Amino acid sequence: MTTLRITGAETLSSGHLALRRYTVEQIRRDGTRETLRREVCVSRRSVAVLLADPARGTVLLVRQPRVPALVNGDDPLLLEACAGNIDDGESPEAAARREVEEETGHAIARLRPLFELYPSPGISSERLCLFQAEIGPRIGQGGGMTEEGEDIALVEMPFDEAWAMMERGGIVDAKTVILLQQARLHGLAVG
Ligand SMILES: Nc1nc2c(ncn2[C@@H]2O[C@H](COP(=O)(O)OP(=O)(O)O[C@H]3O[C@H](CO)[C@@H](O)[C@H](O)[C@@H]3O)[C@@H](O)[C@H]2O)c(=O)[nH]1
Ligand SMILES: [Mg+2]
Repeated sequence: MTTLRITGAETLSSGHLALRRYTVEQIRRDGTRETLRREVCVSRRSVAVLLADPARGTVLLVRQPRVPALVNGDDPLLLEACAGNIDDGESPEAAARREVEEETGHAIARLRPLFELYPSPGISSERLCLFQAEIGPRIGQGGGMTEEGEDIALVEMPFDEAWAMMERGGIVDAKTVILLQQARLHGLAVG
């Protein structure tokens, strides 16, 4: 079996994101040793939440501008499930409730943890905790943190419409596609 051991690290950039270059000793399956250098975007854990209203058969998504899509020459306004980074000392469940309130203005009535994923394991250490939630009462304004430049619009639509949009390529955010597929398999209601 291949084994890896980190033997060194240097920080290349440490702004909003940290980019580090690691030196890694690899022992290959055939027993030979080699030294690798790998740049890694060192990320916090994060959460993503599919918010649904099972009685109405709808999902509540957020539409927000994403600069990486713009860099590719794509439409930067992506339709996504609510998501964000977990703060230091915060539980994934608390982060899910905080992000949903910040971005949509809603409380969560019921929350179900699904599973964790590495969304981009070749380049980022981010671990993403996925949740499905039933939407609760409106308790705030939503729209994201204005001081962080967030400008988030809420989009509620029937689940079937979101599904059809995804199949046409109109929902291109990976975590959102995975969450819609889970909801298709197991339904919109939470436990
Ligand atoms: N990328 C980036 N974002 C920045 C920067 N400076 C400020 N921000 C802002 O920091 C905020 C972070 O908001 P969150 O809600 O915590 O995260 P997110 O941007 O929604 O990202 C979530 O989804 C991503 C994948 O879709 C995840 O990769 C990410 O970890 C997180 O889960 C965003 O408004 C973003 O615009 C910067 O230099 N780079
Ligand atoms: Mg967010």
